Amino acid sequence: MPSPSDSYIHIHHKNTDLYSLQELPESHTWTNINDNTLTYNNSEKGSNVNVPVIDLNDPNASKLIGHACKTWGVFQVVNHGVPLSLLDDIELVGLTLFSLPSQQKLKAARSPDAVSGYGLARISSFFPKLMWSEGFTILGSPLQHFRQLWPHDYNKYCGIVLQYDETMKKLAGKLMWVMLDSLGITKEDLKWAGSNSQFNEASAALQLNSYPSCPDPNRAMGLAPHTDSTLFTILYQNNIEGLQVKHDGSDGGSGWVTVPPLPGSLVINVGDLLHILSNGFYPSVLHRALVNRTRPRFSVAYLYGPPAHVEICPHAKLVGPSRPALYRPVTWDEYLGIKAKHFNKALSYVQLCAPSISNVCLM
Ligand SMILES: O=C(O)CCC(=O)C(=O)O
Ligand SMILES: [Fe+2]
Repeated sequence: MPSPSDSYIHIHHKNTDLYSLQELPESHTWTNINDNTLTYNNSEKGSNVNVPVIDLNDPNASKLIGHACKTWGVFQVVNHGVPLSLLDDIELVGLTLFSLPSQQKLKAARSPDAVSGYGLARISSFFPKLMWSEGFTILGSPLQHFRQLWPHDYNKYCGIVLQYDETMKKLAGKLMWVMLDSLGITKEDLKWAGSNSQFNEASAALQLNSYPSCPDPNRAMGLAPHTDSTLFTILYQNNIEGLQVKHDGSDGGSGWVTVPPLPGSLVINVGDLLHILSNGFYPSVLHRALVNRTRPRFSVAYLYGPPAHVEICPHAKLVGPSRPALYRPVTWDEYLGIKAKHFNKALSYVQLCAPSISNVCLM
């Protein structure tokens, strides 16, 4: 992942211990959270409003994933090959970390201009209200921070994180090819997949998220609406619902749809860089996390991106006279800089043409 200086703006950590509050403070009170919520497990006039669940071993996986990326920008994957014990292990790291006393966690606080460490959601600076969550970002080795958190046990927790990272990297490489295949892009068509076409040089970060139970969940926001600045994200959520994606309904309106936790499944969501690479065919999905009154929620996002030197642009195979390139080339580093300034408008800052008027270039 990119250099620290281009990460999200750091804001001072307000040391609010969410675990001890009996009432929602004004600083954390949001309005209109429950507007536009569609229900899942519901089919309206034959059109299914469930986020697709795809078996990675299905012979049709590529086609199904392509359809899911085009219509939803998100899907859940089962039979992904990641051992359930590893998902349990990473959850244990997160739960152990977030249940440390505040002063201990603050020893590993994300410092100004850094990406790694403990703190508020990195998107907090774009919103007037604070979110009901805390996070821990890992870029590279967590050793330094883990030593501060656990002077004795850091090796054990480091080992789990490294193993999780390695396993996700393999799965991400596999998913990358399935997604590219679904776009008609073959190994010969992509220059930057590296030796054995395994995306060994790909960059990634891990984001651990904790959402304590909340005294007033209908007016609190776990993680505010955003798209990820990744190629795609692999998300493990514990068995507590909270993740929602914005989806266009059959009536032309759009609303929030819950992504129900399925034990052992992983959520894959399209990020802004795959949106660009696919020339807008696979839209990055707006998503958010809600909280609840009784059950603490935990998630871990594997944020997957291209090697640092690679410029992502609409692939030549997806560009033609009837659909010119919609975006200019951009590295992950540069894109994160744009996102840090313009947040959810970032894509429009690298846009060349408007998709709806595809022949009219704006720049
Ligand atoms: O906790 C979740 O379900 C979502 C987390 C997320 O969107 C992120 O870390 O970018
Ligand atoms: Fe996200």
